[in-house]
Amino acid sequence: MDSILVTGNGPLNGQIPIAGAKNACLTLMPATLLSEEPLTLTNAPRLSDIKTMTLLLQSLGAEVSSLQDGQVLAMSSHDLTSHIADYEIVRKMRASNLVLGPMLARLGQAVVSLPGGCAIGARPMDLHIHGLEALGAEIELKDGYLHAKAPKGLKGAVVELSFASVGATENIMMAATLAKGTTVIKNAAREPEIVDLADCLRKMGAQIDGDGSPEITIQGVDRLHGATHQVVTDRIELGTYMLAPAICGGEVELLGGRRSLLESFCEKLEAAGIEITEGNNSLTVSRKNGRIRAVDVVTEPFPGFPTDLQAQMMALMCTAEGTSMLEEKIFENRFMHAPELVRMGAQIEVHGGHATVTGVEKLKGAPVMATDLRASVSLILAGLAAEGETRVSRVYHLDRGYEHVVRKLSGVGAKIERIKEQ
Ligand SMILES: CC(=O)N[C@H]1[C@@H](OP(=O)(O)OP(=O)(O)OC[C@H]2O[C@@H](n3ccc(=O)[nH]c3=O)[C@H](O)[C@@H]2O)O[C@H](CO)[C@@H](O)[C@@H]1O
Ligand SMILES: C=C(OP(=O)(O)O)C(=O)O
Repeated sequence: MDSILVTGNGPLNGQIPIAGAKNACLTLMPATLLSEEPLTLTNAPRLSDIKTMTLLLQSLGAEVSSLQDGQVLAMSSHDLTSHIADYEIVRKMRASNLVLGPMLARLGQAVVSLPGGCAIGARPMDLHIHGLEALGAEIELKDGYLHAKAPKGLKGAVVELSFASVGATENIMMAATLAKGTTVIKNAAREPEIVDLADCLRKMGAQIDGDGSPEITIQGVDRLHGATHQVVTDRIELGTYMLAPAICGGEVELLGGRRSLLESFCEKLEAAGIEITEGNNSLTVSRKNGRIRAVDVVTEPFPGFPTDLQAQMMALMCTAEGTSMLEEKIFENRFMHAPELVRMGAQIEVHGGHATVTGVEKLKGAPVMATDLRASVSLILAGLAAEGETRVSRVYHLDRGYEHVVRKLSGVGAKIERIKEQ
């Protein structure tokens, strides 16, 4: 297994281009299953998760071609040959469950392996199931698979989510595009990836209103057609790289960055003493001399502080002046990076969903292990600011969500390399 070797070497300066969003692309790709006509996505990120979704769609009979070095995905679901999402693919990536709603709507049946729990939490699918059942689907769990059918087609309904789940909102929204009548999703997730999905579905002929608000209304149509859509900027990759100059000092321009994607995160960085300037199509982050201030963080659904930036923010707080409290409210087990940061000299105490971080002047490089995607990049950020060498192992987690991480960070002056395992 490859590892990443980082050596702390001072301020970072320059530009980093931000890719299209993993989490948007992973829901836009299954949308191809809703139509017989081609769907083309531009600005796709080059990630192992995208390859996994490609394999899953191909296993269902869809054609998926990766063009222009992976930045364009040309898909066609004209002839679907299967409605079974196999455990061997689904277990690799939870977002595989996003084929459920589209297959049910288009084919009237879907058999999708339950993904099971993962490192950051149990992540059940009850909200997806209840929402699709409200649209008339019959769903049962057999042999680890969800067997869903809607022999008479789906029918619009009011679905009230008890929690604003991103995945459940996406699955229900996609299914509702081809249902008969009107569907209203109450307490819907408001993440930018939901708005991006709705934009793409509208280009395909869907009638959707209210995306970005807690109430989304979908008027079902008989069929969707082909479209071309540009994947929205990855706000989590953006926030991650904004933290690089925040931790190391210097000034970095994040190309494609927009403040509206990350307002609550930007406010926390500013409270910590970081300067953020919005340009035409970029955000510039700079940290002048002196230590940053400790700030408290609570993760919440959008527009709150994103859980997917909590680990990286913790890395920043490790060297802040004072004590910060981080509260994780989305996933029950998302502090696995804390013991690894402690190996680098950080002072962190975890009690249930709370972590108390007391800033130290300097972290020290150490061998550390990535436990999940965002944990892995938080250790790289910490390593950039630490004295000496940090070797981050199990970087396959990183490959799920960060393209060309070595190229992007060395482009702004970081000392970072990938060590290939023989
Ligand atoms: C591919 C993708 O887009 N992944 C993102 C998506 O994941 P995902 O769509 O899985 O996240 P959800 O918003 O659904 O999950 C949030 C919380 O709701 C719970 N829950 C969810 C569904 C359900 O049926 N029952 C239930 O209890 C989950 O266990 C979790 O505790 O949103 C998360 C929250 O912003 C992000 O961290 C992930 O990066
Ligand atoms: C948790 C994440 O992804 P997923 O939902 O695909 O596991 C993430 O992107 O941080």
